[in-house]
Amino acid sequence: MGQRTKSTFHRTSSSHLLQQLIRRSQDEEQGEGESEESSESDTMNLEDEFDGVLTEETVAKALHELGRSGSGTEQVYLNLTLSGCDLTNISILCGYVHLQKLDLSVNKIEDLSCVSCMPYLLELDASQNKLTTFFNFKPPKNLKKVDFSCNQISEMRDLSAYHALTKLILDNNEIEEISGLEMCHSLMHLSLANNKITTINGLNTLPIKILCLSNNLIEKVTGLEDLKILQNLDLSHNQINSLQGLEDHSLLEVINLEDNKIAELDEIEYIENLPILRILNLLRNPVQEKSEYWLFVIFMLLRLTELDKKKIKVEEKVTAVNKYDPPPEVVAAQDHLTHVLNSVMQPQRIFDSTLPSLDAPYPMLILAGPQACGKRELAHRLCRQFNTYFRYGACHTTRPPYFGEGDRVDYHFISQEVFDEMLNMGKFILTFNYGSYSYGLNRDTVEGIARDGLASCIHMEIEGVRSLKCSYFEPRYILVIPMNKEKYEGYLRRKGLFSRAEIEFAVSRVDLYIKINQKFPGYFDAVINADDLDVAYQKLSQLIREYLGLVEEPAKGLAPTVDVKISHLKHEEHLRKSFASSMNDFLDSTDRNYFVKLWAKLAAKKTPVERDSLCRQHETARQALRGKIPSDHTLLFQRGPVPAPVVSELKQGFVPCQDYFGLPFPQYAEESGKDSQASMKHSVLFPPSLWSKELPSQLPEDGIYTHPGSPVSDSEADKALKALCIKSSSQGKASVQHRKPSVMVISRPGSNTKPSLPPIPHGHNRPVLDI
Ligand SMILES: Nc1ncnc2c1ncn2[C@@H]1O[C@H](COP(=O)(O)OP(=O)(O)OP(=O)(O)O)[C@@H](O)[C@H]1O
Repeated sequence: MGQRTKSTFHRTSSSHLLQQLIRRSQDEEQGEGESEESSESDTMNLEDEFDGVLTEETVAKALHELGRSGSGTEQVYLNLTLSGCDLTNISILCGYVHLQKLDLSVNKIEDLSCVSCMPYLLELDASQNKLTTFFNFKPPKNLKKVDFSCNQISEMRDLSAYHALTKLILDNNEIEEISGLEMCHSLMHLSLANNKITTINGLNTLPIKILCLSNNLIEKVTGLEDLKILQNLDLSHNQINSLQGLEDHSLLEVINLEDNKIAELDEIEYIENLPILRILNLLRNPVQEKSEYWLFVIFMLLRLTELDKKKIKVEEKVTAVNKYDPPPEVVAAQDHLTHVLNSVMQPQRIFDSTLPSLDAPYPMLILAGPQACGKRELAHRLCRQFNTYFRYGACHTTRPPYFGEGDRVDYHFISQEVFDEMLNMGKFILTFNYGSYSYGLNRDTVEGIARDGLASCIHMEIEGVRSLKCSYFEPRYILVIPMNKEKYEGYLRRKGLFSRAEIEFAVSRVDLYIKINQKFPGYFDAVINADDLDVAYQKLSQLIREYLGLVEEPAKGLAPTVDVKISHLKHEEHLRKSFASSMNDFLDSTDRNYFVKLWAKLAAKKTPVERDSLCRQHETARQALRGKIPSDHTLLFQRGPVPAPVVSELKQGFVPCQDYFGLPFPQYAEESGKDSQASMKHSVLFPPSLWSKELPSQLPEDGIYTHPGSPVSDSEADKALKALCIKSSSQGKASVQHRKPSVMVISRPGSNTKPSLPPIPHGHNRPVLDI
């Protein structure tokens, strides 16, 4: 009763709508009571009797989704679901003209001609039936989605009339060739999985976004060229051995190529430029067995989020990048790590270049810049002019010498085997490959120069700089850069040593250097334009002279970093002077509480004026102590009388001083911590026995020494100290002034590097310490 009512309702006009609905609900209520008893026997009967012919009762039960008809004039049921009803004959559906969604899946239907009567049909699911042809009905004008999967269709037919089709599923049929779709201008989703397709064709310029051709017999990715908006491609379970053909699909997000025959990692190059590829499946391809497969694919396709059905972790991406294209910082860190590890494996020894003191790094000057920009020539000239300060640090290289180059003069020219052996023995501080040759800065080169009390001057490319910056060395870096690239290129060409590619490479690195200098202010301490080598040398020489304190005025026209450096030096100088003068008044203690104790001792004897004076001096000294400590490089490179660090045991303080030749000492030596004291102690050039000769047998009672000109001159202590100083200075040039002399002056220009060099006497060859 209810089924009939519903089907009748569908066919009749909406004028009976209300009445029909009331009756339908009454029927259903009645039915509830009866159903329990009768349902079992009904089912039995149906099973026995059912001949596969669709009845109105069945239809009535399966109708749902009440809504406005396609014509817009009636209220009708829009959807009919008859899935799994064992139907063979659905001809009755001819009368259901308003249907918009029809699900006939899992039946035994062979004929769909009734669909011709459904002009408003939008979706048709006829999957899992017994269709041998498809679309053998008059095309509903707006039919959008059709599923004919799991039938026995062996041939596609012309679908020109189905303009509105957006989704067509033809999986699990027997189709051998894709055809008839040319006019489906709306088709966005096409699935032909599990067919017998050998070649992809017939897709032309369709707007397909999702294409599934899995489980076919396809060997090549062809025929997709015009599918410009393809987003999701499933070609799994085919015979494909190359990714060629996918390279231009810039909107591809998902590629499934599981179970194919892709064997080479190079194939990934075809899809490496797909900008939004997120998911790739290459499971069960021979390429998976390659040892580098996972990281390589991740590296090539960094935008992937999922590979072979596994989410890609950020760490894996980082590892992949570090492996195949490490950023310069990683290269430098790896280089540094290699040399540290290799050197740790060797017998240990104490290095001259690591020992100066805690806060005084071994002095190095690095000239950095692109190949043949003139930095090597500049380094040589500099070392000739300032030979008491610098020595040229020749690197080792595997490249053969150019005409006129001297072994050990420009480089140590060695074979690759020797280079590798040195590397494994931990001999290098840094290494770098340029072109096909290796370059390395040998630790012994630096050590040899350090041992002679000189600073190392070395030229290198930026890669060497980066690696060196990982080490404990704290060189000054000067960028030597040819600003005029044409001139530089011409110069390289005229040299006749380099190939066109080498020249292009060298010139291209000019911008790299400029960029680094701009991006990281302070990365280089100074910049020198290398367009004219003589001018460049003038600037470099002036810069170094200023840096060493050999000239008063700052260089004009140098890079800003230079000026900054100079003003910094002047500031340090000022601090040093004020500190020194105050220190000359307060003597002989590094004890933190010294001033407190001193004050307590002296206060009783002083007049108020004296006390105030002492107080002011005390404060000045404190301020100086709190102020910036002059850089060790400044001390290191200081010309003329330069204070050597205090030689003291603990509690040793500042002393009034004259220099080694009896000149008034202009600087100060300042140390506060134990470590510093220890390191300073190491810096002495005179043996302790010399000190003992000069020491008074007894300290003045209050233990204070003072400079002869010190304003604190009236105390007993001052007097005693003054007496001691006069006595000491009169004892000859080489004498030092008090029981534990704290300051001395090195008069040889280059020898002022000594204070921060190791404690081992000048010129000695030290044995290697096995630890
Ligand atoms: N240990 C090193 N670390 C980093 N770079 C280095 C090292 N030794 C040499 N270089 C640099 O490698 C580059 C190639 O060196 P090469 O000697 O072949 O060139 P060049 O024509 O002599 O250049 P230049 O005159 O600038 O030294 C040069 O820029 C050089 O400064």
